[in-house]
Amino acid sequence: MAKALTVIGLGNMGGSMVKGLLKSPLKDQHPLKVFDLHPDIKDQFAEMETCQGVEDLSLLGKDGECLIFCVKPHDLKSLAETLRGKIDPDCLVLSILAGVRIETIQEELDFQGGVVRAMPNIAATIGEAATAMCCNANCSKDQKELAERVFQAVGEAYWTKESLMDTVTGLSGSGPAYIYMVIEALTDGGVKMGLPRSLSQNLATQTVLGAAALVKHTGQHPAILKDQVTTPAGTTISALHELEERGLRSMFVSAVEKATDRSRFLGESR
Ligand SMILES: NC(=O)C1=CN([C@@H]2O[C@H](COP(=O)(O)OP(=O)(O)OC[C@H]3O[C@@H](n4cnc5c(N)ncnc54)[C@H](OP(=O)(O)O)[C@@H]3O)[C@@H](O)[C@H]2O)C=CC1
Ligand SMILES: O=C(O)[C@@H]1CCC=N1
Repeated sequence: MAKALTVIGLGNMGGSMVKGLLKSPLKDQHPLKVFDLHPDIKDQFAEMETCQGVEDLSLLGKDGECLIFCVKPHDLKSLAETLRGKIDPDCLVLSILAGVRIETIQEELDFQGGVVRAMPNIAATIGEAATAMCCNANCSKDQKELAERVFQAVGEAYWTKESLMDTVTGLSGSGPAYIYMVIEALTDGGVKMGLPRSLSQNLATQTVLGAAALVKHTGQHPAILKDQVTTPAGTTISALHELEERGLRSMFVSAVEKATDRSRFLGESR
């Protein structure tokens, strides 16, 4: 029998993972189960109709299933209390909790089986997440493959070492929020200069999407693509001068640094 995937915590990110998984072929290969402290939350998502709602957490962790932890970092303790010592060693625990180290998860659960720590992002909802993951030495080849398939079902997934996971969190885990601010600000700029808001937002959104797609499609350094937009004595260079003067690059570098530090703090303050 195919191993069940059970998403625990159906908030912003757990909900995003479930929606993304339900749109992927994985939903036909593995039973998808869900659990949240608020069982009603499942009913708010029409697309979760086909998922089995779990009523008793302590019955989980059997038959080699994969438990996907999507609760807030400070809720791990209470979740782990219920599951402590009850997860069969052939199960896979997959955690997306910011900052929380594999060692902590093992200790809290008293679990010596396979653990994968992953950091996806909210674009999992539409299969466009960027995920990095790492695992403990107890993870089997099959379990690593399963984790890969879960995150590839909701976007792109890369293996890395655990020491880089806080930085991944600061870059791509939190990153969608930075880009939403950029889209919102560009839209406001258009509105300030006279565009109707809906047209301005559509143009701003497609500009971000198109620019990102071009970097990905060509594989070129963004600076080369930037130079292609920048006509001598044209409009773009005037804007770039303003952005440089106001420290845009430095702001983004610092944003990633601050979020990385915060992720480290979340891991240490347990
Ligand atoms: N939001 C994002 O974009 C991303 C978040 N993450 C990580 O995902 C995790 C969840 O974040 P997010 O979705 O934003 O948080 P949310 O608060 O939106 O969702 C967490 C959900 O889990 C519920 N919950 C709390 N304790 C338990 C429990 N013991 N058993 C089952 N459900 C429980 C919460 O209920 P209640 O509201 O009552 O607490 C809530 O419904 C975090 O650890 C975060 O670091 C990772 C990548 C991106
Ligand atoms: O803000 C947070 O802590 C979570 C982790 C990455 C994105 N959201």
